[in-house]
Amino acid sequence: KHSFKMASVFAYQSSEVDWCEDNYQHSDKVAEFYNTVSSMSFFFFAPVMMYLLHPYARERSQAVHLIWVMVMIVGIFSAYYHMTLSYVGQLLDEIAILWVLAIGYTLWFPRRHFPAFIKSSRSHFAWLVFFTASVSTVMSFAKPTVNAYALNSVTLHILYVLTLEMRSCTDKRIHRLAAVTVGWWLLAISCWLSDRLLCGFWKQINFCYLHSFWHILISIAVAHGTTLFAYFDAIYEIPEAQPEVKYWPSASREIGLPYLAVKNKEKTQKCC
Ligand SMILES: CCCCCCCC/C=C\CCCCCCCC(=O)N[C@@H](CO)[C@H](O)/C=C/CCCCCCCCCCCCC
Ligand SMILES: [Ca+2]
Ligand SMILES: [Zn+2]
Repeated sequence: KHSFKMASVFAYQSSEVDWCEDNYQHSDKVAEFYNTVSSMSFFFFAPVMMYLLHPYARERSQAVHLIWVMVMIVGIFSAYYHMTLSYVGQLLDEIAILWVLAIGYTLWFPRRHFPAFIKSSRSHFAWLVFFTASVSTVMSFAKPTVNAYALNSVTLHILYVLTLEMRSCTDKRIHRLAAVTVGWWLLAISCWLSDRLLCGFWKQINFCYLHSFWHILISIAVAHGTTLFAYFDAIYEIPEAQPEVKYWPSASREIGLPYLAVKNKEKTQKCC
């Protein structure tokens, strides 16, 4: 009996949640084909961002790379989850997202908005985040269906912090980047909610792929959002590196993927 229970948490469709896409349309091993394939978008963006952020990570912290390694792990779990729609798949996906957020907060949450009792120690703040994420990890087993909503609510807090930062920022290009970031996120979250709540409608018109769009759109939004927070953080923490937002692949125009460029310290030292 016990071993049966162990097996069932891995079983196909043991998760309470089933996304709008029809199951087993392309293979009887893959429950949601398009949702599984589109999880690969995390695998496209993460290595590109890792490469582009190399100079920034060197100046600031190698933990910047950890974010993108974690995003790739999210990609693996997300693909596994949509392939199986299993309980374990769902929890792995959600818990991995929670810990990417935790690392993001530890790295980039602006010091001046730390809670008062933390003073301004980032390592104390890291402990607070670690504690909160650990408690949330344990709690996530209680009601897995609410986890995704809870994670999406964290984004609302990120948007709030972003608003605070934008108030004291006068750079027009950063304001534009913030608007573009929020735009991508709005598109992403509309797809996620619509897939969740209006599936009946999308089924009627035979278009139930919105969750796949979410995967791609949220990857883009995360790449933009991390650039913004990396920028604010660099302005406070490594101003001597002269942080500047650049775009890839077109360096001159403000289109494409944004990333944080920094001046190479050694180079500046040599020439001065
Ligand atoms: C001080 C702020 C620091 C910001 C750090 C941001 C670090 C990046 C964090 C997360 C990467 C998230 C990757 C999303 C994976 C989605 C996988 C997925 O589709 N899962 C679904 C099930 O298949 C599940 O239902 C989704 C749950 C909700 C996920 C919420 C993700 C939040 C993303 C945060 C985006 C920030 C963008 C900035 C917006 C202004
Ligand atoms: Ca489905
Ligand atoms: Zn998904």
